[in-house]
Amino acid sequence: MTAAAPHSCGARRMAQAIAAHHGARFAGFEPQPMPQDAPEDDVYRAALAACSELGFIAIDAHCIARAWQRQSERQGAFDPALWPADPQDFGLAAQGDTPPFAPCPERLGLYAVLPDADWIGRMARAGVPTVQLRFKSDDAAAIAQQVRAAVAAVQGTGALLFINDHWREAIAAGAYGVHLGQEDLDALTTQELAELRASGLRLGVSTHGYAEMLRADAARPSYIAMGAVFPTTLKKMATAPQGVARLNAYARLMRAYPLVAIGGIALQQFPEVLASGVGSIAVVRAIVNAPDPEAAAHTLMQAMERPA
Ligand SMILES: Cc1ncc(COP(=O)(O)OP(=O)(O)O)c(N)n1
Ligand SMILES: Cc1ncsc1CCOP(=O)(O)O
Ligand SMILES: [Mg+2]
Repeated sequence: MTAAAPHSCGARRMAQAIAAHHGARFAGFEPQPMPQDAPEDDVYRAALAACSELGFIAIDAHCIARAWQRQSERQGAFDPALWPADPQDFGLAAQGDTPPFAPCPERLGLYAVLPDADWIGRMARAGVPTVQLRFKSDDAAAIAQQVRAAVAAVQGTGALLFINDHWREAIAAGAYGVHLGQEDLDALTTQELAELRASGLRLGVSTHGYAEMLRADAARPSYIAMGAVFPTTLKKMATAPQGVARLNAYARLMRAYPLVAIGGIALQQFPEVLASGVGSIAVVRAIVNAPDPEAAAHTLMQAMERPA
């Protein structure tokens, strides 16, 4: 251990034990500085130091450290081999009176994220089970028109249509659901979130690590998206590609939700991504940039069905 200072001698040994058990699996990330604001608890400080060294950003390292402390208290002993994955140790599934969003299928299958309503129609007719309109524009009239056209385009196809960002237009047009990022969620007032929930539309939420998964859980969404798993050129990401080892850990923790993996996923990566236990893989370029998008969608749908 180099970057982090776990405080006491006991905490230092515990941090080394965590790194010895999990260092190889989570290798490849830039070590992060040890956060200064750690409570005086040996397990917490050891896990915080080890996770910082393993490259988890401070807010995520704190989540894991807190969970490791709770796990140790619950079990009556510190176990460096046991990476926390019990929802109760993270304070999940304890949302009191918050009602859940309407449910969606556990396995959303191939999930095509598409730039306009024409693409939505094409992929829905090609049999893609889940599609998202990700129409980026400041033109309110164009947005409303695209959302309405996308809803019309999936009629009779069986495809489930999520609308990215534009939740009011999605409600007005009668879409199946809405996909929101963390910033989109933060921008909603409590009343607006309640209005969206009461509409009966499903809600999917983007997450990029532990802290964001806990934030998403507080809204009790219909599904949770996790990424970017691999590097993507489509969107500037605030966090490093998470890789499949972290995806595995995230999927274990969030197993109560339908899960979607996204970011830089092409046909070759489908087996290792599916092995994490997610029920859906979302792609943009693997379809939109393919020479024959319908054929690409069919190949990807077949890959979704193959046992990992
Ligand atoms: C399935 C799925 N996952 C993640 C995203 C990203 O959403 P968001 O964080 O809101 O970013 P933008 O797509 O709005 O740029 C997504 N669209 N779909
Ligand atoms: C919208 C989005 N959110 C996280 S990664 C991403 C883009 C995924 O695109 P691609 O599948 O082409 O990498
Ligand atoms: Mg968004």
